[in-house]
Parts: sequence; structure tokens; C-alpha cells
Amino acid sequence: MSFKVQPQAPAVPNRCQLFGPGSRPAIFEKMAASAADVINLDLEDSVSPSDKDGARKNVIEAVNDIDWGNKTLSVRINGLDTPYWYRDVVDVLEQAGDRIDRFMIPKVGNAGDIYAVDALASAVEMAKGRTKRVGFEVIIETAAGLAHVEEIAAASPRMQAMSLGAADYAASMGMQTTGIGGTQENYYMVTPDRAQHWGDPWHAPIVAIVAACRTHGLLPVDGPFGDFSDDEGFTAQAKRSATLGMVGKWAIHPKQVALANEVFTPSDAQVTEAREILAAMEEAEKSGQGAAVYKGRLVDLASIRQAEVIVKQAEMIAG
Ligand SMILES: CC(C)(COP(=O)(O)OP(=O)(O)OC[C@H]1O[C@@H](n2cnc3c(N)ncnc32)[C@H](O)[C@@H]1OP(=O)(O)O)[C@@H](O)C(=O)NCCC(=O)NCCSC(=O)C[C@H](O)C(=O)O
Ligand SMILES: [Mg+2]
Repeated sequence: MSFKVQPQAPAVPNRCQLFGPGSRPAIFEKMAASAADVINLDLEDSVSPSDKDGARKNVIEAVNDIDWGNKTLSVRINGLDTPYWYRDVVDVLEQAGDRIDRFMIPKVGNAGDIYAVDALASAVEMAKGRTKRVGFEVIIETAAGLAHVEEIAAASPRMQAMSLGAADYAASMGMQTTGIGGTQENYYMVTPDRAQHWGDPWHAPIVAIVAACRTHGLLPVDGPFGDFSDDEGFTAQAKRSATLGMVGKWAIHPKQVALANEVFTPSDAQVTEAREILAAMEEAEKSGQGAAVYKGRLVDLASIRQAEVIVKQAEMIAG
């Protein structure tokens, strides 16, 4: 272990982030009533340019008026290459109450982008006497974002979470696909017996995001899965992300919420196994051993740390 201890990510459930366009206020109450841990009210790409001002007003009203329960409430602002983002920050922080928890900043390319939003948010918060500082979450969805993922993760104490935005990421990388997440038809290997074996084209950015987040104490989150008629595809993608260390996934349709919650809640069997490993190691330690055999396989001190990840995650979700 490095002398620098790995910081803990915020201890809040983040299994599913449900998105809804800010220009569609009719669904806001349904979003609030959903089982998603996080709500993302969108001012960016699901809102057409002619609707930006109206969507901002809707979102401010929704932050103030709707009972969001104990959910994390996040507003996705527009990108820093647009004329909209500064007004998103200023109007929301001037007019919305303290119920807002996070801004989601899309298409971040480097730490300077976070610095700019931080400076503007800080100025408005000071001017308005806001004592609750808004947190930040970002989307890694450009080549520059991926290249600078670690400096972005370390850019501000406001940073809480980081998501992979598969659609914009694919576009920015020049990937030959219009799919949003999941298996891509042409991304396969041919085995020696000529069978096709599909790989995961999102693996590399997911691992980079998880490493940056774990290094700097943020929550790593898998982004959208576009084909909301494909439950099996969504679940397979979510399971891969969970296996690689992500804590949750976006839902772009309400039917994806239960699927994400299922994958990102450790199952009873996983928790039981983790507790049994901890118990086996406790017994081993009592007899001066650093390693033991559990169900025919090696467990040692590293197994304690692995098992603790699952137990802590389950306890945090159970509240
Ligand atoms: C995708 C949708 C446009 C589908 O909407 P709709 O046609 O209304 O779907 P249904 O008829 O199947 O709806 C069934 C009921 O569910 C309600 N509903 C629909 N959407 C939501 C929602 N997001 N939250 C809560 N409830 C919702 C409907 O009102 C129906 O209710 P009822 O009539 O009472 O039964 C729509 O789901 C949608 O707009 N989704 C979100 C789109 C979005 O926010 N996109 C942005 C995030 S993805 C992205 O930006 C890409 C990323 O950045 C990247 O680069 O990868
Ligand atoms: Mg995007």
C-alpha cells in the first residue's frame, strides 16, 4: 500500500441515476416517485436549443417544489463550449433552494473546466450566502476527458462522482458505431476454431474512470444504455461495470431503474459469502495464520479487503 491512503468515496447510495429532460416537467413527479438513488434533471442534450430557457425555469421550480425524499438531486448543466452553461449555474444557484446536491458537468476535457465552474459557483454561493456548497459530478465522454481523467478527478473538493457517457465518447473517439453502450456488432475476435467472440469496447474507459475515482475518492458510474427495450443487454453491461468496480448506472427510461438497482445491490449470496470469508480469516488470525482455505480456495489478508467492499456496500445501501 502506498503511504498515501486511498480516500473513501462519498457514502451515499448511487446505484441508479434516472435522467429526464428539463423540458418535460410532466415526468418530474414520476422521477421523484421512482426507486432511483439519484435524479438527474437535464438541461443539456435532451433539451433542444429553443427550450433551454424554459427548461431551466422548470428545473428551478422542480428543485424548489417537488418532494425528492432522500434522493441525491443533480442538475446537468450545458457544456462549457455553449452559451448556456453560465446561466445554468447562476440561475440555479440564485433561484433554487438548498435541495440541490450536485451539478453534473458534461464533456469535461481537463481540470480547467472544473476550475471554471467551481469559480463561478463559488462566486454565486458567496453572493447569495449559500452555506451548502453544491457538489460536482462529471461525464467522461470525450477523447480529452479520457486523456485527462485523473486531473479531472482531482480538480476540486466539490467532485463526488464521474460517469462514462458512451454516446458522446463514441462520437469523440471516432468509433464506428451508433450504439449507446453494450455489445457492438463489429467488436469481436475470431477464435482458432473460427467462432466469433465479442469483446467489450467500453472496457478501457470504464477501467480508467474507476482507477481515477478510486484514487481520488469519487463514485465511478456507468452511463446510459440506449436500447431500453433490451433488458438483458442492459443487465449484462451493468454486471460488467459492477465487476470492474463501478457503483451504479444511468437509467434513461424508468424500466431500467429496477435493473440497475438489482445489479448494484450486493445479493444475499454475495454478502453471506463475504461474511463467511471474514469469519474464516478471523479464525485463521486467531491461530496466527495470514491465509486460510475457504471452500477449497485461498483466502488471505487481501480477501478481507475484498469481502469488506461487499459488506460495506450492502450496509450502506441498507442504511
Ligand atoms: C426515452 C423517453 C423519451 C421515452 O419516453 P416515453 O415515450 O414517454 O416512454 P414510455 O411511453 O415508455 O413511458 C412509460 C411511462 O414512464 C414515464 N416516463 C418516461 N420517461 C420517464 C423518465 N425519464 N422518468 C420517469 N418517468 C418517465 C412516461 O411518462 C410514462 O408514464 P405513464 O404514462 O404514467 O405510464 C424518455 O424516457 C426520456 O426522455 N428519457 C430520458 C432522456 C434523457 O434524459 N436523456 C439524456 C441522458 S442520456 C445522454 O445524454 C447521453 C450521454 O450524455 C452520452 O453521451 O452517452
Ligand atoms: Mg453526452
